[in-house]
Amino acid sequence: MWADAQGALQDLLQDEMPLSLPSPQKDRFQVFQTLATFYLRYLQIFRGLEAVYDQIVHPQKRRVVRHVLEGVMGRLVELKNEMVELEYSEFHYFDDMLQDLKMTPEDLEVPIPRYFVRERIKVLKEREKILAQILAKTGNIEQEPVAVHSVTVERAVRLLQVSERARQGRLRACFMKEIRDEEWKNQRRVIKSSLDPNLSATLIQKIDPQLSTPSPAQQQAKHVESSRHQMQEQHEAEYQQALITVKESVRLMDGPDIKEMLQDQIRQWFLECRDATGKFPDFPSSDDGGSASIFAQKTPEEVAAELAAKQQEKEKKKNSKGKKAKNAAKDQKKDKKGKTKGKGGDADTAGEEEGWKMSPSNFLPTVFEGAKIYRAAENTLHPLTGHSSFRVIYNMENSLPAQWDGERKRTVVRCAVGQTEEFKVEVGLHQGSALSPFLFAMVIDQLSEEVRQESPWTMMFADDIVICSESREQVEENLERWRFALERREMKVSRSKTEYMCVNEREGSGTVRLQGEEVKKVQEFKYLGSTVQSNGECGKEVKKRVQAEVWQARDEDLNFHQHFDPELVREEKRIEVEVEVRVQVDELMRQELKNLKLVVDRDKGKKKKKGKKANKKKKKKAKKSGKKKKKKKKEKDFTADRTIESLYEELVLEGILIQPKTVKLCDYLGEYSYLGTGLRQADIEPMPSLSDVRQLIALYGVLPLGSQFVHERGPLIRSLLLAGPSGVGKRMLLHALCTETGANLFNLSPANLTGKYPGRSGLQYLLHMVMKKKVARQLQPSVIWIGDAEKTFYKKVPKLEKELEPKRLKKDLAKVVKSIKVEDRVLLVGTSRRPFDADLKALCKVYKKVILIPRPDYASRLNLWKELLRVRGVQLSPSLDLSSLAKVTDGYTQGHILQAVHSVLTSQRLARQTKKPLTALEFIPPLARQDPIYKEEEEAFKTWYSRTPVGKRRARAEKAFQEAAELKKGKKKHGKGIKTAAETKGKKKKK
Ligand SMILES: Nc1ncnc2c1ncn2[C@@H]1O[C@H](COP(=O)(O)OP(=O)(O)OP(=O)(O)O)[C@@H](O)[C@H]1O
Repeated sequence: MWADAQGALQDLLQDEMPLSLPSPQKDRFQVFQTLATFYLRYLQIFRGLEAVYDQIVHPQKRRVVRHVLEGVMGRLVELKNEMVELEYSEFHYFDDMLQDLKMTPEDLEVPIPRYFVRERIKVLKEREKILAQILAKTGNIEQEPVAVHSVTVERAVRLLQVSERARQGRLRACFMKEIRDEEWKNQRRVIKSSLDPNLSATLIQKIDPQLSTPSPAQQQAKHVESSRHQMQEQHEAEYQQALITVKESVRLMDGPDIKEMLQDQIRQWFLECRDATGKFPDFPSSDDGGSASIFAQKTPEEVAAELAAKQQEKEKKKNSKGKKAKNAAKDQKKDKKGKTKGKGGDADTAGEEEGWKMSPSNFLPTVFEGAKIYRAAENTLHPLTGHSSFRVIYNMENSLPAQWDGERKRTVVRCAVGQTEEFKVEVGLHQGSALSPFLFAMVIDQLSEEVRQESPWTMMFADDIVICSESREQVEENLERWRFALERREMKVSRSKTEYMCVNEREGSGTVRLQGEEVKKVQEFKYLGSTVQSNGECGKEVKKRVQAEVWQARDEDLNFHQHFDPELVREEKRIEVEVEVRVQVDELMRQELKNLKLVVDRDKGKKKKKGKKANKKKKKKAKKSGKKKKKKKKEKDFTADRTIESLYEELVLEGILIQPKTVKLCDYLGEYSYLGTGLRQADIEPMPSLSDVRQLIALYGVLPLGSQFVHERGPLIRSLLLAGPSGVGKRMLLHALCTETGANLFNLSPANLTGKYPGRSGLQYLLHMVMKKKVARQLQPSVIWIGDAEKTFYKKVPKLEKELEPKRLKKDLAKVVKSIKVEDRVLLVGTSRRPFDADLKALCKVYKKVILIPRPDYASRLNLWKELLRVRGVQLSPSLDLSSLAKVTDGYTQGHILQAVHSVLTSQRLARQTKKPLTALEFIPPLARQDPIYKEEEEAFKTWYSRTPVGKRRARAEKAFQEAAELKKGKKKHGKGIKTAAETKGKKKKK
């Protein structure tokens, strides 16, 4: 699955990042097709990787998968955003494309990574427990906020009478039930006293089969799943432990060698620079990366050239500072002009050339890197051996030693060999090959006597570097010679259990074969699929690459249980240690350079003054920024002396922080609409389906709230407004959002705030507690819910509600939303049944994204009926005509249907269904007692939505397209404007 997903990703990346820059697209339909295809392909990859991440137990592999997974998630959100910007609509329809890609509507579902909750399960459970404890202490059981409606006195009296009669009825029913239970017990007592096996069997058979436990297969699957998760945890713990111990051991064993090597390298650089330029170089400051930055540069001349260039630049900057201010002012003016020109409603004219271009992505680099980490060269597995026994990084400053001049060339060969001695290494060498002595010595050293005896000594495969061999005798002979040679040259061979590092100036000539091809002189060569330029990079880059590109074709014969790979940990830790050591070495070498300069160049170091100046500047800057900070810090911290726990408790007690109901997003039933594209082609804006709504919640809510990475880099969504008639599941979606991400739920609905935290200061205090720095942020992710969102922005507050102060939050809400930063996984969710009662401008200022939730269509209703009845244990039979039920409930919402189901399916009715099957007719009376959504209300929603900023933009764009189309018709065939999607499609159809 991993390989498949990565393969698909690889293909997709090739299309996403073509070698040549694509020219701007002019056909909107084409653009949408491209985006949608990418979106769908990413979606499939996402699904695959999510499953892989759940299944794999290898801790390092999991990290690689997670990396790509997050990148893919982010890219998905990004692409959705692109489509929204292009089409001016939150909803997109892919039905025609699904066919082309051989996908089903189910494939459109946005998967929700299980790790969002699973990896935080302990914290969440703990929090749940605390919440329950706090509530238990006060006996404050979670209360649904009561919607306040005004009623007449007569109606109120009637309501009271009805509920009183209902109470009496319930009591009576209880009483009757007790009597019946008693009778039943008596009967059983009689049966028990005469235990007849036949009777017992009949009794057992009578038990409702639907109450049976999960099937053995299901139980087994559950068991496997839980043991897998256990293993994941265990391996992760081992890995975490290894990160500490291995680093310690690397520091102890290799630290001194690394130090020496670095010192040698740097010293060499001093000398080279002096040879080339006549004086010692300046040591790069630690801000510039210290000595690590040296080795990115190539020759001393280049260093000098670069330094000179820098100097020049500095001078230029100084000169141009004065001019800059003027230029900036000019630029601004230009920008403004440009903007006003482009305001014709066409967002596609970004850049000089007309047309659409993909906006730069924040996630593609991550995805790309992830794909690279996974991928390895096709030839990593050697065709002869079928496995790669060990890896070699081979690095030269200039070239591989075809013609080796023997001077100032440095070879760093590192060879990591498998831990155990059971590995098969087929060793061989080519006389005179520069690699051989190193590798040979290492390999031989590593092999046990036994293996040595058995080894065929014919060839050596070091990943894709193949060195040809000779006879065994020759190998033995050469080995002795090289051993001697190594000793004689006082070669440094630092070794630990599994790694070797040889550093030496050496000479040699020979043939190196890369992937079977004879290469005489190699300037660059392929290493594990990527080109390594032999320019002396021996720092992070190369090592990273080794760690990186090792997954695709890894030989894991010896790792059946999928424990972590210590080799990779070593690689990683070695780099860390090297960085640490480098800091120390730099200090030493700085001193050494100073001394050298003193002695050789007689330089007394004029730099000090510069340093002082720089310091002064820094101090000044610090002072300035300090002042600024102080100014900003004026805001009061109302709760400085309180702990998060106590704030949490207070919020729970006040009913602000509530326990979300456990519902999953997939429980929000709703079918896909197959007509979307067709309707749009006919210029009719289709009503979105419930499945579209579900996807939007996943994309806008769940993914960014669940993943910090996606939230930080993706399009920032701070607030969502779910608008729709009563009962379409707005609150359900809200709870699902919290369940899927393990988010805290804060209820700041006007009804819930009534009488709490009175006055302006009270409100400030509350918002401070919830938002500014406090609970919602520190215990993120968090969802801040504002039910009846329209009330905050009432155009006119109804008389009866005046006391409830529904507009209390109005002033602060915009500030609250603004204060949500990219790093805060906090989302403001408003739900509204009557958004048209609000001042549209103010409402849309706070809620930037509006999701209009429609009433369910036929397919969704049919599905809803089926599921609701099935879950409650109804035996579906032909007498229960669900199709008719779905048909007649057109206009009813899920809430209505649920209500009807509740009132019909009493426990008695369910018990009697075997004798008297349920019929569709029984559901009609409770439905008839409820008011469906009338056309006027639906129209009101539509009209309201068309007045929101997105709606307006869409209308404007459509008008522009129509005008353009008409113009084109007028100009006949020669027009070159942007085609509408409908137009192009229409043409295609005609063809
Ligand atoms: N798509 C759905 N699938 C299954 N159940 C649903 C669906 N939509 C709503 N429900 C159920 O219908 C009931 C009403 O939904 P909910 O309270 O979320 O609606 P609402 O839009 O918030 O209503 P209101 O505006 O009146 O508060 C809930 O019990 C919910 O579980």
